[in-house]
Amino acid sequence: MAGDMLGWDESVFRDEGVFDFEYVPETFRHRDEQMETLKYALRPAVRGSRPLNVMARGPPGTGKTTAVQKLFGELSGVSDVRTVRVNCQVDSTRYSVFSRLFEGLFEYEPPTSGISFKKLFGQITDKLVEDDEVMVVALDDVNYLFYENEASDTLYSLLRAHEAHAGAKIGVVVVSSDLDLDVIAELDGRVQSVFRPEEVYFGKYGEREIADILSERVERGFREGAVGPQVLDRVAALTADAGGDLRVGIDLLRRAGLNAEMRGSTEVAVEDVDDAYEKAKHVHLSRHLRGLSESERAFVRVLAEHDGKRAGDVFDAFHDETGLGYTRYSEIINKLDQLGLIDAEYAEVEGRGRSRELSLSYDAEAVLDRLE
Ligand SMILES: Nc1ncnc2c1ncn2[C@@H]1O[C@H](COP(=O)(O)OP(=O)(O)OP(=O)(O)O)[C@@H](O)[C@H]1O
Repeated sequence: MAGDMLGWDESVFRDEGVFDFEYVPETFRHRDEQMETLKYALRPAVRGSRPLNVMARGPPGTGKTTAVQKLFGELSGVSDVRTVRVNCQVDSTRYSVFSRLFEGLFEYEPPTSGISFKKLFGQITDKLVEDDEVMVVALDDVNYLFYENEASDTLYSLLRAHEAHAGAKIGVVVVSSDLDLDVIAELDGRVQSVFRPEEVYFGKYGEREIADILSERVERGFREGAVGPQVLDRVAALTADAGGDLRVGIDLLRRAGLNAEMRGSTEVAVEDVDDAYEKAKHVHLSRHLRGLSESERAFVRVLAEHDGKRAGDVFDAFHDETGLGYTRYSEIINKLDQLGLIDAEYAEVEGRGRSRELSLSYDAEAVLDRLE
C-alpha cells in the first residue's frame, strides 16, 4: 500500500469527539467582551447575593450556549452557587422548567405523581434558603417559551421568588437566537416592571474569526498535517457564506475528514470540503425553508424568478404576488439574510446612488424543488 494511504486502523482524526455539538471548547476566542459582561452580572452570586439578570441575544451558532456553559462551569467550582441550564426547546412550559430546576438542585426528578406548581416551587426555594445558596438559571432558547405563551409566567415566578419566599436568591440568564423576537416588548407589563436585564449581544463571526476558532478545533481533532491552511480557509469561507453559524463549519470539517478517509487519504483536500458542502448545504436549506411563513415562502419564490435583481424591482413582483407592503418586505429580506438564505448586497447604480441587489444563496432550482 502506498505510503500516504490509510491502513484499517488509521484515521485522519486524532479526536473526533471535538466535532460533537455538545463538546465545550477548551478556549473560547473572540468572546471576551461578552464574557466580561456576563461575569460582571453574575459576580454578586459568588458573594452570596442575588446576581443581576442578563439577556443574551444573537443569531444561531455564535457561542451563546457555550458562554453560559463556560461560566456555569466556573461558578460551580465556587461553593454556595448552584447553576442550572434549561433548554426551553425541550422544556417549554413553566412547570417543566421548574421540574428541571428541581432536578438540578436535588439531583433526582420531582415526583411524577404530579405535585402542584406551587409545591414544586416551594420545595426549590426552601432548599435554597436552607442551604443558603444562590441559584443562577439559564433559560436557553427562551424563544420557545414565547411560542408556547409561557414566558411571562415563568419569568415572573423566577424574578419574584425572593418576594414570595424570603431569602431565596435566584438570577436569570435569558438566551434568545430569534432576532425577530423583541423579548422585553413581548412580556406582560407585570414582568416588564421587574425585568431590567443587562444586555449582551453575540454578533455573527466574520470569516477571519471563524478560521481562527476552527483552527483550534483542527489542531485537537485532526492528526498533524491532515488539514492544511487552504482547507481551513475554504471551510471558513463557506461557513461565512452560509450565514456564519459555527456549527456549519464544525460539521464541514468532520464530513470532509470522513470523505478523505473514504478516499483512503491521510490528507483532507479542498475537494473533500466542497463535496461535503454540496451534500450538507441542502440539509440546511431544507431545514430553513421548513421554518418559513407563507409570505416568506412567497418572497423566496419571487426571488427565484428575479435572482440578482435590484430590491425595488423584486418588490414590485413581490407586491403583485402577495399585496404586501414595503415594511413587511424589508423585514423578510433582513430575516432571510440573517438566516443565510439570501444575499442582500449594496451596489452602486449609475446615476442613482446605492441600491440593494438581492440574490439567493442557493441554486434557484434547488430552492424551488424544496419549497413544494
Ligand atoms: N468562540 C468560539 N470558540 C470555539 N467554539 C465556538 C465558539 N463559538 C461557538 N463555538 C462552537 O460553535 C457551536 C455553536 O455554538 P453555541 O451552541 O454556543 O451557539 P449558540 O449561539 O448558542 O447557538 P443557538 O442560538 O443556535 O443555540 C458549538 O459547537 C460551540 O462549541
